[in-house]
Amino acid sequence: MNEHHTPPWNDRRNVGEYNPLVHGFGPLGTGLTPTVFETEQRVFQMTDDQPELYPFNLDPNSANGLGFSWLHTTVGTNARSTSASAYLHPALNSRSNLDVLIHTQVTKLIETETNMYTGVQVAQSATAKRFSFTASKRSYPLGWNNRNPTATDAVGNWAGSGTLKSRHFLRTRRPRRRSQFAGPEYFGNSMGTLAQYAENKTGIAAGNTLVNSIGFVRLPSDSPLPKAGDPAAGPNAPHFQFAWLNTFYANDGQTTPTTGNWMSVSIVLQSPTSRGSVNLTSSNAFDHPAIDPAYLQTSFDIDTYVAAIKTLQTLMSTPAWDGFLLAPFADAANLTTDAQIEGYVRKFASTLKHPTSTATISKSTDRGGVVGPDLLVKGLKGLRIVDASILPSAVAGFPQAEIYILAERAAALIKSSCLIR
Ligand SMILES: Cc1cc2nc3c(=O)[nH]c(=O)nc-3n(C[C@H](O)[C@H](O)[C@H](O)COP(=O)(O)OP(=O)(O)OC[C@H]3O[C@@H](n4cnc5c(N)ncnc54)[C@H](O)[C@@H]3O)c2cc1C
Repeated sequence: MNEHHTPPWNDRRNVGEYNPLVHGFGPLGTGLTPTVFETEQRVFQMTDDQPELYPFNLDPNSANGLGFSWLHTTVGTNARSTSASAYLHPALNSRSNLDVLIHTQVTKLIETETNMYTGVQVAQSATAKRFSFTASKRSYPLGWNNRNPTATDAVGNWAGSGTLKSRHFLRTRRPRRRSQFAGPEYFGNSMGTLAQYAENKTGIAAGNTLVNSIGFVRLPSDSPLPKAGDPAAGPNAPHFQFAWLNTFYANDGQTTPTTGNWMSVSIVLQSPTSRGSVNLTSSNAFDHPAIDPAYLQTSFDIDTYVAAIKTLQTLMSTPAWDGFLLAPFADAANLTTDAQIEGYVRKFASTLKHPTSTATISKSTDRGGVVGPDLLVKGLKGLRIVDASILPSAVAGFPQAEIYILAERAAALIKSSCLIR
């Protein structure tokens, strides 16, 4: 496992809020909130009141993703835990054969033998001088430099992402729609909060204050599914997600009110069937590709949103929320018919910034897909892809954990193929 559970700065006990058996001993710190808000209390009151309808799930990181849970985030005791803090900084401190070139982009992959790519050309801007790096040591099947890998390693870890491919499909990244309901404001004096954090790394800014409770939900069992079958990963995988936010979260085109107390609920599609595309706009690696996310192109995606909003309306009307909510905000107040809900979704849905699947992995024997199980680009030698683009489909949840595990696996494959000890 790539992470370990970390108690929050105030040592708030998390007993009964997560399952230690599904967490590990890896370098990333993950944890639960140091500060419990009334919003969370209401969510879990709801699971206590009506467990058949709204089941509590001790830990969605287990094999069962369904139900309502406390949200684990990649926050250590009092600060964000990242790939830089957990992996890169320790390696930079302890290894003499690792350098990172910042503000440096791969502009070309160099074919060193027929179908073998063990070199890269890099530059710091479109007009800057080009430099080339070639791996000086390689072992079957991968060209990789572990003796003097400085720049090659740094660049090699980045190379081969979708930006350099001519055309891939982009899975829709869970467009996000948020409903606003009036309720108490908890964030308080944000300058005071930030000053406290700057002073001694405590306070509500020393943890995840935005979202602490989350729900993963399936469509009703009699809902129509696409002809190709249920796009969810399995019977314990959700179709949509709710996350409760202790703030007003403005959608595109909305202005945050300057008075009042607010909470928001985000609804995230978890098994979208719309597919976008990425196309190169030129042969210059510094030109951005044309990305068409093609959100909400299928009736299944729209129908799932409509079902999710109706579920949310029912859920927020349960006794657990009595006395807490005054009214929905603006456009969210007039969502009665399916057509009104669809109009609202089309107006306000936006991205959660989880694009994946532009260069998907598949079996070695499959003609489709870009990389095989060894992460090597099919038909080529020396070129692996290690990023979210290889995921076969959008992740029902958040992609970060899967990408860390993918990177751990890639590191093991590369080490074993280079016989690094
Ligand atoms: C604002 C925001 C919030 C998010 N929040 C969450 C969250 O809470 N939880 C979660 O699970 N996920 C979250 N995500 C998604 C998550 O960050 C991504 O899914 C994840 O970072 C993808 O990892 P990756 O390694 O595939 O790509 P990246 O992390 O994007 O890494 C790709 C790297 O390759 C470099 N690169 C690209 N092309 C070249 C080139 N030609 N030469 C050299 N370098 C190159 C890029 O500069 C970049 O550093 C969020 C994303 C955003 C933008």
